[in-house]
Amino acid sequence: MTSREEFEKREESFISPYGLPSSQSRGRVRGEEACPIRSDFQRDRERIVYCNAFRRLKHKTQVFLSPLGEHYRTRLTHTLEVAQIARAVARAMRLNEDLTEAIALGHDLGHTPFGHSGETVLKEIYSGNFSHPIQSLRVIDILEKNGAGLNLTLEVRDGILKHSKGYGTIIPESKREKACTVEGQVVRVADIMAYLNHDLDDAIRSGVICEKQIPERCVRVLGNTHPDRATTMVRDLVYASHPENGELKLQITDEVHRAMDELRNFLYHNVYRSPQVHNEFVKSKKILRELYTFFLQEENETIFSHELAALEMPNHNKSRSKERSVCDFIASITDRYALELYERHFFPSSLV
Ligand SMILES: Nc1nc2c(ncn2[C@H]2C[C@H](O)[C@@H](COP(=O)(O)OP(=O)(O)OP(=O)(O)O)O2)c(=O)[nH]1
Repeated sequence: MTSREEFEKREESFISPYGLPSSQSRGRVRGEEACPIRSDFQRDRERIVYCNAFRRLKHKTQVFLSPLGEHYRTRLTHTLEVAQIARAVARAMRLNEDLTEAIALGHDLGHTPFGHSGETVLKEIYSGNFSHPIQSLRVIDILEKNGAGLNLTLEVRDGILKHSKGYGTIIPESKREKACTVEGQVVRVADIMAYLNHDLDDAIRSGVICEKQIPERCVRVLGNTHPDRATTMVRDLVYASHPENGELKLQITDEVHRAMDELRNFLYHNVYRSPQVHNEFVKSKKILRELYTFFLQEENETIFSHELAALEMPNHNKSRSKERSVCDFIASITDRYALELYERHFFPSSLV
């Protein structure tokens, strides 16, 4: 018996009936020989951590543009905080921690530079559909490894695709919106728990809001500090979730749900749409629009091919239009790379 098979046996005896042991994965799109040491979900987690798009998250904005200060979250630290919360929940509920962690680490791989402004630009300018969860899937299926993709398991791909809720329900009812594993559903909730907490923290740090402005209900129900709030949310999810009709139904109590909704509303109105955050986003949208148009132009084809090669990304071909390729490229670059490209191609004299 291999060491992986021994591990899988242990997992089967340990994981709750609602979790997914690695041995029951539906597998990969392209079949592969099993590893003698690691389970499929452990391999997926490692493929994500070693991929180029994961490393680029360190220079992508979450909410506050990264050059502003040393301690603001980036997409990478947001991802790590989501993974931390999701793993804690998975452990407490005896779910598959490796699967949960792989989904959490991969969920934002498709995020654009400059936070939501990048996504807004691509939604406006690209003639197809753009959304970051679908882009995360493109990264792992197509764009990584120069077009070969990472060939991840179906459950990890599904969890990544279904993580996003925007302004929608925290815990969805419809099957269409729900991840097919409880582990995937946990990541969706851990994501909002992470960002409500860290965006509040960063917003206070930046001076965009002060503690006194936090709605009274949020302080009373969730707590007064970052660790208190995180603990309340995680504990509430773990204890309120329960089996129903043979499935584990994730749940948050009404009181905590209302407080989380109120906190999200508060952040949207007082932070994400504040002039300080919004004005920076207006500038970054202009940069991305101009880069998009520049790379689409026929006369810049050679430059574009070089840029794709530098990023180890596939070029356009019969099945992928030039526009699709430019959209993938703009979505992939980091904030600082976008600024550098802009300077290089629009203000070359300033570099001399
Ligand atoms: N500046 C700014 N930030 C936003 C806006 N909408 C959302 N955010 C920030 C708040 C959170 O840090 C993060 C959450 O993004 P979404 O609302 O798209 O949620 P989603 O469930 O897709 O989470 P994800 O971005 O994938 O972690 O993005 C916006 O309109 N402006």
